[in-house]
Amino acid sequence: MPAKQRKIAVMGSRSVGKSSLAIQFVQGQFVDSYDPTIENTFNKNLKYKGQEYDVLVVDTAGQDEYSIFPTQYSVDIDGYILVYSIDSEQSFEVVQVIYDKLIDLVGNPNVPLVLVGNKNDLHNDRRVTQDSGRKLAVEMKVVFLETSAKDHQCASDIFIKSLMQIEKAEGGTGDEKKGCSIC
Ligand SMILES: Nc1nc2c(ncn2[C@@H]2O[C@H](COP(=O)(O)OP(=O)(O)OP(=O)(O)O)[C@@H](O)[C@H]2O)c(=O)[nH]1
Repeated sequence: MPAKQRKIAVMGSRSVGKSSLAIQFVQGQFVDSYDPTIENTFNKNLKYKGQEYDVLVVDTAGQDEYSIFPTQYSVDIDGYILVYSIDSEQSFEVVQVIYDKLIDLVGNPNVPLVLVGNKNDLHNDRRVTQDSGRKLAVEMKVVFLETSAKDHQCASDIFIKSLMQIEKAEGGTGDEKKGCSIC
């Protein structure tokens, strides 16, 4: 079976950990320093459930509620990962704004999407409850995960979930695990 090419865009506010999640998934390391992204792409080949995937991760620039949705991310993307940080209410509001703009532009409310509450290792700084994340995911009808980019398995799970959402949208079986999981 040939490898399936998949393009996944990671979007969200500034500094929520988009690059850190992508780097943890692709390179298996956590980057402590902060270097704002303009746009980066990463390539990763992996095998899941007997299928080879050639994944292109598009790590996008941080947005705020007033940013115009970059139209290049409304075409030619198979799946989206929307990231907020559990220590920032503002980043949680921004994912909702990005979601609305995205659905508007893509014109498909069932676009493969995973909602991620990152930095869940920062217990004492939590500002967004797991319940709020879960509720938003139910409203959006998407998969929800809370994670930490410090954990390779957590970061990988996000991308696997995204691949499975894409499979499902294409008529495949997708993942048997639904709803929310906490890393
Ligand atoms: N404690 C903790 N820190 C994190 C986590 N993920 C990212 N960080 C830190 O948060 C800061 C920002 O991370 P980035 O990955 O650069 O964030 P980004 O969303 O790509 O930022 P922009 O490029 O500005 O959009 C860095 O100092 C990271 O080390 C996490 O899960 N836990």
